[in-house]
Amino acid sequence: MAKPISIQVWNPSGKYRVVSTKSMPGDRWIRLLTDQDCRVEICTEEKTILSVDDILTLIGDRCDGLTEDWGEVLFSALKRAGGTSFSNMAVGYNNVDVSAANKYGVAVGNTPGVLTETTAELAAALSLTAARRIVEADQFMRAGLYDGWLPHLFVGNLLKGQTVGVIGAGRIGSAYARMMIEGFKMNLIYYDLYQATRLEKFVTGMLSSPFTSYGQFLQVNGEQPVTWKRAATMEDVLREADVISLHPVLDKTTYHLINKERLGIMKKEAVLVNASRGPVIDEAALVEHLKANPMFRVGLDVFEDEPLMKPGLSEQKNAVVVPHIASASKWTREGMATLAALNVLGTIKGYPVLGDPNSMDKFLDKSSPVPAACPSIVNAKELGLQISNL
Ligand SMILES: NC(=O)C1=CN([C@@H]2O[C@H](COP(=O)(O)OP(=O)(O)OC[C@H]3O[C@@H](n4cnc5c(N)ncnc54)[C@H](O)[C@@H]3O)[C@@H](O)[C@H]2O)C=CC1
Ligand SMILES: O=C(O)C(=O)CO
Repeated sequence: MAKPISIQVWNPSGKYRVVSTKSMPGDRWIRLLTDQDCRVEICTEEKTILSVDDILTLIGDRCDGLTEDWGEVLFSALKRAGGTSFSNMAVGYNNVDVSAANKYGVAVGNTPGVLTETTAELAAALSLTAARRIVEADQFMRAGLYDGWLPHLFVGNLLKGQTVGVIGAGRIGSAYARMMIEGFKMNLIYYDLYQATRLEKFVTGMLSSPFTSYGQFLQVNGEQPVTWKRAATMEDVLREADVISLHPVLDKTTYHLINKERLGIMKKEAVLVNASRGPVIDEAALVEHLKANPMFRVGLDVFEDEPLMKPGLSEQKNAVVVPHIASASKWTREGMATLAALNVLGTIKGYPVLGDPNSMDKFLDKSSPVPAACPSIVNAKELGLQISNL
């Protein structure tokens, strides 16, 4: 007999049953569902990660849509319960076996765009925190060890005029690059499978122009213009950059992208930031590199065996570590909840899927009616769902 799971229920008599494995910030997402005749069940269990059995219990024998870690067992159970819709409250969906969802005809939603700046800001914060040894200095003060200014006390890295490297110059990687260029007048080198044309134009204006849009601004103000470079190989970024931030998706091409060999070609005093997914870095190799190179620093928001860190990482003073909070701003998390709910609602209602995952604003604007569409369904094409050109 399955152990009962504690839940909070909204609109108990709703026609459609929607289950959320986590309480999510804000209440707009709940109202959007209950206003459309949904019964909303929110899991209120204390533990952070639910077991498969917990989720099977939550699904029960009739369910229309929900959010968590997903494959054959859960999608088949969701399907048996009459479910047609699932949404990640995240833009990354490496935790979802989309082929299993396709097999059972379940739409897989995600939440792109709403978290771009929030995540990029955290990556920029980790860059600065690591470069200037802020956590070490804070702990030093709190330990009562400060007894006056010293020339060598917590000396770190200057960012201005240095080179920022981005691996994965998509939405978040490009937003991060712009922040580091604008904020610290850094020169950019990036590596991606695709050309980041918009990012390049931000730095240098029209590609044929000898001046740069931002660089031109600097130049007319008597400052050194910033530059960009698209690296032919990832190694070029690792070799040339002083600060490197990782923003690729996690898939088989990016698993352990940063390994012992690639750590070895980075500058001895470089800063490496990861706010993408933990397995993009071989974390055991990183721990050894941090031990052997005390001037090399990292800022990590994600970890290979999350929620655990590899042995030795937490002892490293040249590592700044935070618990997967890159998208944790109030506005963003409420927006992610709204998009996840609208993905589920839209599928239940048979709405078309928005064709452009970079235009989520129309779903987030509280002053205008919510479009009758699904914000982002990653397997829309495979399921033959109608695409909307809203
Ligand atoms: N720590 C956190 O809380 C958050 C983490 N993320 C992670 O960040 C990732 C990126 O999010 P977005 O920027 O919105 O996605 P995006 O799809 O806009 O950008 C990903 C970029 O990675 C590039 N890429 C893919 N394979 C590559 C490879 N082998 N080498 C180099 N580049 C490669 C793609 O071409 C694309 O430009 C998400 O998939 C997610 O895993 C996103 C939000 C919050
Ligand atoms: O959006 C994502 O991919 C996350 O990791 C959660 O913010």
